Amino acid sequence: MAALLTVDGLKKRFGRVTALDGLSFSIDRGEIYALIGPNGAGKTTTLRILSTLLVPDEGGFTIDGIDGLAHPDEVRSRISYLAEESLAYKHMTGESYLRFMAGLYADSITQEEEFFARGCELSGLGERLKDKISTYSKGMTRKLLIARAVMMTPLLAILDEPTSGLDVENAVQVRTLIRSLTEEGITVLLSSHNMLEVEFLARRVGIIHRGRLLAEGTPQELKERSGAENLEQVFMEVTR
Ligand SMILES: Nc1ncnc2c1ncn2[C@@H]1O[C@H](COP(=O)(O)OP(=O)(O)OP(=O)(O)O)[C@@H](O)[C@H]1O
Repeated sequence: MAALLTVDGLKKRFGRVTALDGLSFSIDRGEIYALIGPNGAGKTTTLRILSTLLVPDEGGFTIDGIDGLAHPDEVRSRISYLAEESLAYKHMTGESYLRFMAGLYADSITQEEEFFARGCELSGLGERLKDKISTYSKGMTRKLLIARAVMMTPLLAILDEPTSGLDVENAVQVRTLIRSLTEEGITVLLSSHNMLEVEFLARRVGIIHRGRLLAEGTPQELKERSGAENLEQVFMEVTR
């Protein structure tokens, strides 16, 4: 299977802090790949670079064969990014927000309608879409933002901690939605601190620590390799 994303030797420093120290990995088409690692490991920095929001000091990446540093616009049209602390336009209704975003990404009125209809359905918010986002719970806002991120069926959805801060019911709904994306040919790169979630969602996992990839494999392979019962144990051992 040809890789959709290849990441090659990314390095990034912020002043004296080395956030990424030669990070390389690749993601196959159609898979869900989870980046896990302790706080400050470099996950968000990686996702921001791949989303073309940040430029690395060294290294590079390709998405769908396109050089992300040389052609950021072409990469942008193939991806969507859900930031960890995304705040939607709170004064808008959910509906007007999705319509506004659909308009930004669509090439025609017909496509705008398609994106909008899909966004409304994916959000699962029903009649509440007519209410202002400022009245939404954290879970509702998150679902709206994820629907916005995937309504245009990107080749790659980059989701930074998609279920962080959600209660069990909302988290389950969001995970089910993420899993269904691969059936539509969307490849997913996500970061998470929830090992149960990672085992449920990810075909492969990359463990990152101090800006380097320390281990990679399917959850099963990682557990077998370190003789661990679960990913949490693998994580503790690898990052010790
Ligand atoms: N804009 C910035 N300015 C200065 N330092 C930064 C900046 N962004 C990230 N860093 C530093 O780079 C390192 C990696 O941060 P990053 O946010 O990528 O980690 P993370 O793995 O996403 O962490 P968390 O799990 O806590 O979200 C940290 O030491 C962080 O403080």
